[in-house]
Amino acid sequence: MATDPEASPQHPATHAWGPAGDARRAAETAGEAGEAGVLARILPSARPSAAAIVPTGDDAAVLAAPEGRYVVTTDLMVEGPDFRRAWHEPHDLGWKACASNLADIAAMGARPTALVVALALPDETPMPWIEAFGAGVGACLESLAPDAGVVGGDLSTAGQVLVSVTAFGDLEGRPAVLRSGARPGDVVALAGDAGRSASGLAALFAGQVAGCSTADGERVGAGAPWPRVREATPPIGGGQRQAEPAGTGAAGRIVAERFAAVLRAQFAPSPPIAAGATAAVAGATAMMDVSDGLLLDATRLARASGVTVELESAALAGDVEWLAAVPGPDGEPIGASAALERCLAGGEDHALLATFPPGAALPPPFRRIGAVARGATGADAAADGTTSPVRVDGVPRAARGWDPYAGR
Ligand SMILES: Nc1ncnc2c1ncn2[C@@H]1O[C@H](COP(=O)(O)OP(=O)(O)OP(=O)(O)O)[C@@H](O)[C@H]1O
Ligand SMILES: Cc1ncc(C[n+]2csc(CCOP(=O)(O)O)c2C)c(N)n1
Ligand SMILES: [Mg+2]
Repeated sequence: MATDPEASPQHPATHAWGPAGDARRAAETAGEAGEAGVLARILPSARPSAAAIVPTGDDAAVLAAPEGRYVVTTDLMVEGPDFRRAWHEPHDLGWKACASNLADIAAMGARPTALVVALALPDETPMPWIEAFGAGVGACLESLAPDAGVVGGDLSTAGQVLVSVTAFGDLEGRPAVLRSGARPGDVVALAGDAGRSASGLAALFAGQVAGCSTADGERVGAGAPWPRVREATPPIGGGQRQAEPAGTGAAGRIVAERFAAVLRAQFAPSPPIAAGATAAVAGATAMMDVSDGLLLDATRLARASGVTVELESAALAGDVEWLAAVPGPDGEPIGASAALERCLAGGEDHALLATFPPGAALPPPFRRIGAVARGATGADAAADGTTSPVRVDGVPRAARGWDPYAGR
């Protein structure tokens, strides 16, 4: 029988994954609770989807697809290469798994409607960890896609945590915005941040974050200890895991704020999901989310469209200036040149990269970062034979960014 979402207590605003409440319940693990027990504890907090005709609880959900098409995407996050349970709080992890999928739906110009959430968990996973994960999914939906909800999922057991989220979206009658639609003369625009999440990740690997340090940043994957159970729900993105003391006075405050912001970007990114549909309405010719880095993802868009993407570093000056004050491993600001590299090659901010026809008014929060030019003709190839379809200030740039198999 389908569960009645109306009867369920919905997405509590805060959620403790610590020893708050009954100590016995808090100490319970997935192995002790069993599948039915885990479901009984996480389903009540699953945000219902307005598009669900049959919600979670049956063999499959039934979703409305009002116009005969729907958008679907999936994203797998594996403990080790994609996150560490010693770094990423469960609430943040649920948020991030949700946000990265919503960004792919938004990047098609669609409005997210529903998620399917599959989890593989070690038997010794504390129940409050699982509940906090579910609450993170709900909090992300509430903040970034309030119409969307969870319509199903699956549970299994594994030696490490695996999170697989599938998301659905509604094009509301519009054509989808593909990667392949950019035309010479179009404006290149970005909505969202660049380089922030990668800066948070760099700080984690460098051991700059109290409570997250793994000495020299050695890989901690399967078998990592569950982090200490916390007293209260940490705020999204960082929680009690803070920067090392960053000095005093106004300058120190800015450094501390920026440090907290880059960690927040890594732990719980907030891409501008509604901007995807807005961009489509405003006539975006091509769009994608920047998951692996601006250079790499712009290369994909340029290749799909058969064009050259000309990025202007001056248009990224605001992002670079903001990021330049973030402290590196020596405690000193990383500076403008490292900041520009992070803006160009850093992944996981899930900003929306889009192209618009010349003269189109860019819908906020999109801002111009460059222009589309003709594709390489052969005469454009550099002396060494490289023919990158992405240039920064006129210089062809290699497609730097995240590759899961290269681990960078
Ligand atoms: N195992 C697979 N089988 C079929 N298609 C796949 C598979 N893995 C990836 N794809 C497809 O390849 C394309 C590129 O995938 P990729 O994960 O790089 O980008 P993406 O879907 O935009 O995700 P993200 O934004 O999270 O990086 C997508 O269209 C994706 O659906
Ligand atoms: C522990 C740890 N190591 C490395 C990373 C970096 N990382 C993982 S996935 C990804 C890009 C998006 O992936 P996809 O394209 O599969 O959605 C990046 C940049 C991380 N977050 N945590
Ligand atoms: Mg994508």
